[in-house]
Amino acid sequence: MEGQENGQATVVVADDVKRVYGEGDTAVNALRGVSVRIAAGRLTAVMGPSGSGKSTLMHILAGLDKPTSGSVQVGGTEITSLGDDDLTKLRRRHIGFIFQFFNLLPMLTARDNVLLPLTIAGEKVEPAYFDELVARVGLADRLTHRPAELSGGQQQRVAIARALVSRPTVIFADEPTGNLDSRTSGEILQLMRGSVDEYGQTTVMVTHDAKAAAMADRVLYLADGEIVKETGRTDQHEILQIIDSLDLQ
Ligand SMILES: Nc1ncnc2c1ncn2[C@@H]1O[C@H](COP(=O)(O)OP(=O)(O)OP(=O)(O)O)[C@@H](O)[C@H]1O
Repeated sequence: MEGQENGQATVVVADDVKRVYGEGDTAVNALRGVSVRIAAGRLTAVMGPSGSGKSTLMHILAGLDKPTSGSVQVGGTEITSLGDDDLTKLRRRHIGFIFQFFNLLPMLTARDNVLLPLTIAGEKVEPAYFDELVARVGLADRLTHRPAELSGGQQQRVAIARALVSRPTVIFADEPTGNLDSRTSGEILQLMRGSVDEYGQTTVMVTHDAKAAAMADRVLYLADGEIVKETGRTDQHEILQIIDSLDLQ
C-alpha cells in the first residue's frame, strides 16, 4: 500500500505521467503530465471526450503500456521500470479488468472464464466465495454456458466475476456499459457499485456515460491529455453541466 489519503490507503499513484505517441511533426501528446492518487475502497470514474487520453491513462495505470516519462506505483510497487515478466506477475496479483466487449474466452464455460485468473496463477478458489460471487452477479444457473450462449449483460456479469475472483488490489473497467442497453447498464453499474460497497473493491472506470459517472465516489475529467477538474460523488445533471462548462463534448 502507498501511504494514506483522507484516512484511506492509496493503492495507485501516478506522478507527472506523460505519454507521447510517434515522433517529430506527427507526435501526439496523449498525456501531458497527469498526477493522480487512487484511494482504496472507492469507485473512481474517468470522463472526457474522445481522444482526451482516457484509455492511454488506464492502460498506463494498469501496466499495459509505459509512460514516456513519469512514475506509476500500484500496490506499493513502481511499475514503470519492471520488465515484462514482473509486470505480468504484478498484473495477475494486483489488477482485474473489465472491458467494453467483455473479452471472454469463447471456448470456455462461464465457470471457467470466471476462474481463469486463478487457473493461470495456479490457484484454487475458495468454494464458498465462488458460490457467493456467482450468486451475487446472478450467474448461478448459467455457469455451464459458453459466452455465445449468453446475452451481453450476462457476459459482462461473467467478466465482473472474473475481475473480482482474485480480489485484486484494483479493478480497471474500460467503458463497462458501452455495449449494453440502458437497463442492462444500470444493472451492471449496480453490481460494480455493490462490489465497492460490500467488498471494498477499489475500482477505476473509464466512461462516456454521465449516468455511470454518477455512481462513482469521485469523477476525474480529462481533456487534451490533462486532468482539468475533479468532483466528489455527484449527480448526472451536475456531471453533464460540468462537461458542458468544460466544453468536453
Ligand atoms: N497507438 C497509438 N498511436 C498513435 N496515437 C495514439 C495511439 N493511441 C492513442 N493515440 C492518440 O492519443 C490520444 C489519446 O487517445 P486515447 O485512446 O487515450 O483517448 P480516449 O480518451 O480513450 O478516447 P476514446 O474515448 O475515443 O476511446 C488521441 O489523440 C489518439 O489518437
